[in-house]
Amino acid sequence: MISLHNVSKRFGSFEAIRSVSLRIESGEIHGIIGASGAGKSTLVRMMNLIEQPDEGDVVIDGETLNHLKGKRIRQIRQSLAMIFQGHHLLSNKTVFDNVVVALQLAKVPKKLRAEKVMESLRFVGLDQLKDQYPGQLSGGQKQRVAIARAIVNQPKVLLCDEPTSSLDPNTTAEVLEVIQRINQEFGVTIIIVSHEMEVIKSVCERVTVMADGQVYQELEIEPTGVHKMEHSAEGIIKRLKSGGDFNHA
Ligand SMILES: Nc1ncnc2c1ncn2[C@@H]1O[C@H](COP(=O)(O)OP(=O)(O)OP(=O)(O)O)[C@@H](O)[C@H]1O
Repeated sequence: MISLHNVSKRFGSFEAIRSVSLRIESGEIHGIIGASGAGKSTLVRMMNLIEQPDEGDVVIDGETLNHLKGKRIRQIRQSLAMIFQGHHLLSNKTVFDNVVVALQLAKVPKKLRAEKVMESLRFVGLDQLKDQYPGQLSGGQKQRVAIARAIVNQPKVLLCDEPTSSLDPNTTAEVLEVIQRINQEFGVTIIIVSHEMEVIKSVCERVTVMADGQVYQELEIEPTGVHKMEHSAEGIIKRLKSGGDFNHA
């Protein structure tokens, strides 16, 4: 379980996150939506301490991350994998070598690495392309390599920051299917940041709507529709139901 307690973050005098409290259950697929600049990326980057909060606590499975140091923080960080809009692959390395890097960084014994990499690549359907270079792959394939790299150390949580933003609708569906399978087969808690409601609605159970660095509301997504969890503004509900893009709404 991940919880944020009154977390704030400033960049200079600008308050990007203003006293946000949030709870994400283990095994959940949780969406974070909002317009550009709402603070979505900053919020997610505080969950694995890429960004340190100025105030408040980030608690994962009962441990307050921002109070931990040294080895323990490195261990916990390893259990929190992340993928981004850009796949961030190394262009001069093969698909296999891009994934094995994560195992090298985690100091996994050499003799175990090849099997783990191939298992991960098989999961995302790219084991046949292990010797290709990123430049030879499609956008969706590159993102799937990034996913294979993210899951190769068997994380407990996968943070996805706009994972499908630069992809076409078919490729988006393909990447979301892999993300959903990671949740279903391994019980990994998934957090997806997006400004596209269609993306969120297709995979998430709950969604946090961010506006101006604050939680605007929390909603539940069910087959019967989108339901507010707390007080809700009609405008937002309407926009969610019609499946909009928050950057162009
Ligand atoms: N390192 C930084 N230095 C200064 N300002 C920053 C920094 N990171 C983020 N910000 C500012 O904080 C605000 C929130 O940014 P953030 O990237 O979290 O928003 P977002 O909702 O993810 O937006 P987008 O969808 O455009 O990525 C923005 O106004 C942004 O300019």
